[in-house]
Amino acid sequence: MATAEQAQAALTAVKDAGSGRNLLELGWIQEPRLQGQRAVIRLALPSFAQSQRDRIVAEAREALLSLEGIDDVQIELAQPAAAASAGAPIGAAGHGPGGHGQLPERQPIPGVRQVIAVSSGKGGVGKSTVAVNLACALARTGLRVGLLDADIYGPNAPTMLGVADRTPEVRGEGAGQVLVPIPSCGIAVVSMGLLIDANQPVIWRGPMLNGIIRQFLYQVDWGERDVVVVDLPPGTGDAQLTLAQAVPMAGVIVVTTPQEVSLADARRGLAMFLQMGVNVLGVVENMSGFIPPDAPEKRYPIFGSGGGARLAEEAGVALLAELPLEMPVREAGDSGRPVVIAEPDSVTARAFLDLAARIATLAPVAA
Ligand SMILES: Nc1ncnc2c1ncn2[C@@H]1O[C@H](COP(=O)(O)OP(=O)(O)OP(=O)(O)O)[C@@H](O)[C@H]1O
Repeated sequence: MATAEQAQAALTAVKDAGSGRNLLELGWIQEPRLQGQRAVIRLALPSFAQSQRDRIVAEAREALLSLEGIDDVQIELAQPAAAASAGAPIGAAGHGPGGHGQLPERQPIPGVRQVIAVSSGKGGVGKSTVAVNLACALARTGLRVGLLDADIYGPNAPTMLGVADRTPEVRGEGAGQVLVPIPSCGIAVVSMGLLIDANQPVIWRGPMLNGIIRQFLYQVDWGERDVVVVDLPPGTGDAQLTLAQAVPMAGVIVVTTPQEVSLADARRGLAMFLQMGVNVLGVVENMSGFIPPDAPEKRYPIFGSGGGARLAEEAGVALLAELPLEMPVREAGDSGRPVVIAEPDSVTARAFLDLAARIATLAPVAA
């Protein structure tokens, strides 16, 4: 006779088509109960995943019927909701703040008008560089900007903004405690890099990471912000899911280099956001062409060319910018003064300012 553990193990084969993650882990299937020869599960799919319902029901049924001694499967369907249960612990869908079987709505951050996330499929393509410079460029247009560095595994924003040695103040008592962002280059910054020893590797389990990101969203004294830019870790993991499920966003920017390996991963990330009902503002191609310092009129397409445009066209989204590979960008990043501040007349800084103007139109933050 099958046990509840075996039923749970069988259900791990049922996956979300977008993220590839299993539904127990996502909290979309509640832990199965076995009642004699019958297995009972509760399915709580967020509205963006309703199109997968028939397949999921069929696969869950098949997985459970394959167990010894089970000849009946009962699947209870919870009411669809606008967003999935971001705050619920793994495997506890249906018990979030929305009540039994109800998944909570995405919660805006008090005082914050817009949230824009910067993502990439692959690491090292310049996602943090784009997030930091975009935030500074938006601030230069007069907006009140926050930067949430949610790249928990490799938080680079504090170094790029010259605040790596600062420790944020904590205000308030008990459950009302809030973290006070560090000001730098005209923006308010929060990062795991400000809370941990930079030399310690960070090994987070999914549920912990979920909680940390939610704390960064809601337990930070953001004050009044026209926009908070979120620097996500690369890939399609817990941080992306948590953010997409927790907070309403103006949209996501997908950063890629023109290289095929970077594009393939970016394509996956982009598809995941679209499938989750998150608006994709467009693609930023970084490292488009190398500008040699001794021949600034030249461009060398070290990583190929045209990849960002292809990706944008395939997905039906805008190509927002093509940023060159330029020494001042790397130097500025290492020195703690982003290129839009340190070298505002450089080709890349001007491209960032154009990008910020474009983003301000696409996501009208000053509305
Ligand atoms: N356009 C550019 N020109 C020159 N150097 C760049 C450019 N974009 C990024 N870099 C440099 O490349 C390195 C990686 O950039 P960055 O940290 O922004 O990438 P990432 O995608 O955020 O990486 P991770 O996956 O670690 O989060 C940094 O040293 C940065 O200064």
